[in-house]
Amino acid sequence: MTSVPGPESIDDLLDRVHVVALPMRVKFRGITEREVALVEGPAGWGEFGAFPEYADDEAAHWLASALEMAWQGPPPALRSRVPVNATIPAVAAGEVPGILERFPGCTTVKVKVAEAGQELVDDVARVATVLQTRPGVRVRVDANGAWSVDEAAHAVRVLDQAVRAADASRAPGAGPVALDGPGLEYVEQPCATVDELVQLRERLAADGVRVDVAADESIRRADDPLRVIRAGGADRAVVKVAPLGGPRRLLAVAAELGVLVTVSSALDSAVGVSAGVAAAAALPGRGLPGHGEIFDDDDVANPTAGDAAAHSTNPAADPTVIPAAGLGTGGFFHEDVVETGALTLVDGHLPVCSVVPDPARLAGLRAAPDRRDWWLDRIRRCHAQL
Ligand SMILES: O=C(O)CCC(=O)C1=CC=C[C@@H](O)[C@@H]1C(=O)O
Ligand SMILES: [Mg+2]
Repeated sequence: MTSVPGPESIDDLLDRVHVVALPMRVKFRGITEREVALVEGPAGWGEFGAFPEYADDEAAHWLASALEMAWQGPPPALRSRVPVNATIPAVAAGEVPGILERFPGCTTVKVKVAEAGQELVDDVARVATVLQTRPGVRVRVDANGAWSVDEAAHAVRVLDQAVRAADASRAPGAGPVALDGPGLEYVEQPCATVDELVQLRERLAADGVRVDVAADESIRRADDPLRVIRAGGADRAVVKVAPLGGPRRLLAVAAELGVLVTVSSALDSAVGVSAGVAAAAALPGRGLPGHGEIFDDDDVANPTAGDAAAHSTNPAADPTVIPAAGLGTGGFFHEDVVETGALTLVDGHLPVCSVVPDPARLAGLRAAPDRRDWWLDRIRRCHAQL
């Protein structure tokens, strides 16, 4: 990594680190407070937020991503805002409308399913409530690898039918469930292993269930992020900046994958989210099946917020569609590191802009001294692996 711009020394890096703890409004991924280490570099801010249980060799990729953003800045943008999906944690159906309010204008909704201790009926209720609250939205579900092949084959069929049924019930006189209408957009990481995903895709095809399978953990936690697609385990890919080692690596992986990719996040602060937005903004568009998001000319030509001049927009670039990105989880925090409004969802989109944390918030959200020490030690160890 010697040719890549970065800190002069580990001490130089550690001097630039701010460790924050962001309290959450809603439990997500089993946590109610998210700690991340933010790094101020010459090109901007980077975020190192590898989940605490990740070993150093895996966490080192996340550090590489933080250093890339802080010392190189974002890659050139092709568009000035990116479409974002609403994210519904594995909450009771009654909580869904309140959570959706935090995602104004989002026309795609990702629903967490297969939560330990819950049943398929809970997932169906959550999905049905999404469609009652926002009729016509596109729905994708994320099982985080929790289902066996049998469970997934059954659950995907049932959830797909639930979406089609909600769709049919909206159209006056539509009659029976419209099998050709839009069902689930995709199921994200239904099973844990690549072999299971391959089997599931074969099973879905044999059963006539036309729902795409998207790989998440099989890409972000794999030694070879291309394997799952090459093996026939997924139709689509979910890609995250930090686990892949930065926005430029994400773009290279996405190009090699050759399938539709959804850029998603890792319960990031606004700094981490801005890296995801930068990657999504630099992603060449591909045609989307069904009712995908279409960019207006405006999206391409006119940066809308913040220091957009820092990003070179290219009006001649492909202005077509990308899948809605999983970058909207900022609303899960009571407070973030940037001023309110600095990176806010407008009409279902996030603006492409550089974010600079507010010093008062960095101070107010500062993690406890022992936690800061824990993160600094971890950065030291991970840096030694780069
Ligand atoms: O993709 C989204 O809509 C939001 C991000 C998201 O779902 C995730 C963020 C962090 C950890 C993961 O468990 C989870 C995911 O599995 O995609
Ligand atoms: Mg996922």
